[in-house]
Amino acid sequence: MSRTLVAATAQLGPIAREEPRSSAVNRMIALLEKAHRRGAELVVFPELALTTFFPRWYIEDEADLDRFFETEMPGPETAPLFEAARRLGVGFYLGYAELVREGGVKRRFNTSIIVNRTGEIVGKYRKVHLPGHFNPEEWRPFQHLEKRYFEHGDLGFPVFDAMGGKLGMCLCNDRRWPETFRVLGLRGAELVMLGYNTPLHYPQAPEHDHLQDFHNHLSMQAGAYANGCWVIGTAKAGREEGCDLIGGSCIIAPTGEIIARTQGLGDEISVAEIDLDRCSELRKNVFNFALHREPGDYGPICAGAEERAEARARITEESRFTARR
Ligand SMILES: NC(=O)N[C@@H](C(=O)O)c1ccc(O)cc1
Repeated sequence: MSRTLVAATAQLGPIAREEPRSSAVNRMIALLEKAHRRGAELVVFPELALTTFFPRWYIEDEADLDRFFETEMPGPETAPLFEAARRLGVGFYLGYAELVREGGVKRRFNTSIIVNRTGEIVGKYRKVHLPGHFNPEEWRPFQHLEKRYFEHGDLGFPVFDAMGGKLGMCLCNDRRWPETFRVLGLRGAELVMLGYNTPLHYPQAPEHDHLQDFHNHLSMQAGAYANGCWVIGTAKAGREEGCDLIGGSCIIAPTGEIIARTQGLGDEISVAEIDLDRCSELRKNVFNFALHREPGDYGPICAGAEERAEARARITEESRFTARR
């Protein structure tokens, strides 16, 4: 059986705060159709692809916040995307805000899924590295309240057998952490898909603003190379509600080379054929984990997990949006 797959990164331009789901979904279906015409079997959409990047605002009213979340997937507004995928026989990765009710508790996650060619959800991931801050900070030109609105993902970094290969996922800030790719690599991921919303302006260190595109590609290319896997990273790009988001969506080979990328900051696809067997060029040689990896010397990497969990529990306790009701 062939181990090649034609894949597309499907970048979205800005989504307005009041833009309905149906509009975002229609834009994604148009990209799916375009990618299909170019032979794509798998399409990667951005993080929080159905709405504007709402963590940029401090939203006090819980009903206002809830509007950005999906309580079912697919729901009535997202079903057309699943139907299009089934009709075209194209699988996809999608990022969205997930709201689940568990025993009277509302839980919110920054989530992504893999949907196969027959429109079934075959994998789910919940964002582990949540950037930003918990309380609103007035000095910022825009907020980044992911720590407030989302719980730490509770699914770890799973790898799924889908589309003829081993597929892993992560979301935005996760890509900056080598541990993300390493855990997926250790589990045998051959392709890691991720979506991102990355502001051009970094308020804590504005002297890094000109490095945002560089750091984006640096992280993903290093992750691909050091783990011998393909990476597809997809932006929500452009000026969204006055906040500039970087583009640079791309497909990266296990050698770390970018082999396809978008050029602008709007809705755009870029397509490439990816041969999953190329992972062995790295994994059987320089990054043959069984032969060359030295986990006995990596102890500090995993130390501190309990303290971190306690600190996180304290913060979750403070959150009015995840409080028991
Ligand atoms: N959606 C995200 O995870 N975005 C983060 C990232 O790109 O790493 C990010 C970038 C800049 C910030 O000031 C805060 C967070």
